[in-house]
Amino acid sequence: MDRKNGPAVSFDGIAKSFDGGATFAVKPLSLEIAGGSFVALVGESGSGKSTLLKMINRLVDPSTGTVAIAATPVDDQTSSDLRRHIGYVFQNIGLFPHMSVAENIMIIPRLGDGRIVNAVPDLLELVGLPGDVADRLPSELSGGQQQRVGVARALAGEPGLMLMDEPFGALDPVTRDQLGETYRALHDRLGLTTIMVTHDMAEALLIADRILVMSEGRVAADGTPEALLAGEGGAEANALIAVPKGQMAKLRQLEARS
Ligand SMILES: Nc1ncnc2c1ncn2[C@@H]1O[C@H](COP(=O)(O)OP(=O)(O)OP(=O)(O)O)[C@@H](O)[C@H]1O
Repeated sequence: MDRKNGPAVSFDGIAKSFDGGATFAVKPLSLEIAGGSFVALVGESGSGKSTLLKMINRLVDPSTGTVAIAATPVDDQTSSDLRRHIGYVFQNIGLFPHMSVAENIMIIPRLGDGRIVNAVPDLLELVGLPGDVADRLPSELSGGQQQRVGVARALAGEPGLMLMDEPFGALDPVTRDQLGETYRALHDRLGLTTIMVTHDMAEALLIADRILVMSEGRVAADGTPEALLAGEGGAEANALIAVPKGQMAKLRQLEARS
């Protein structure tokens, strides 16, 4: 698969209310995401992370404002055309249970020109799966392997932009860590733009170039992992970072005692 130059994504005055304007899941915001960057959206449950993400691939229509990908507004094209160029991975990816792994991966490009048929082995290799899983059913794979197939399926349409909503949230910590590392390497190798929602600040700090901390529908902090770790993100960011920092300090104490 060729290296892409992932597109920039811009939000211009974007906001979303699900109740006719009484409350806002996402309050008006404007920001630019650079092409090729890896951005994590972090924040408490209900802070608006998924809503913001879903306004990019039009799973949610904004109440006001515009989202543009590579300077083209997303509502200039049909949602199916738009989604063909965007990879989307979410928790418990939902593979089709009666189809083999290869068929599950091929389902997306079948919308297009079918070129991908030959690429199944390449896609499996990219996501760190052995070629012999191609003929298995999803039920014959572990949860981590199924999520890897989900990533392969999302990459099958050769997108420049990947949207990920808690992609590794349901996995055990070791698998989660491994898959995060595999995916970050893929992001770099393919030159993707990735926007990933996660609850886990430690995961965001380790994987992303830039972290947007969301709180009550606003972006409360916006910075690099280094800047947020240095305490430059303000109260909301510091509260989220205090959790992994506190755990690390306790582990160090335990280690020193043993
Ligand atoms: N389809 C919907 N209809 C009505 N309200 C919604 C809908 N989707 C989200 N909301 C509300 O919008 C707010 C933000 O939800 P959102 O899913 O974006 O938060 P989140 O930060 O992704 O949360 P979580 O981490 O729990 O997934 C919440 O109050 C939620 O109840």
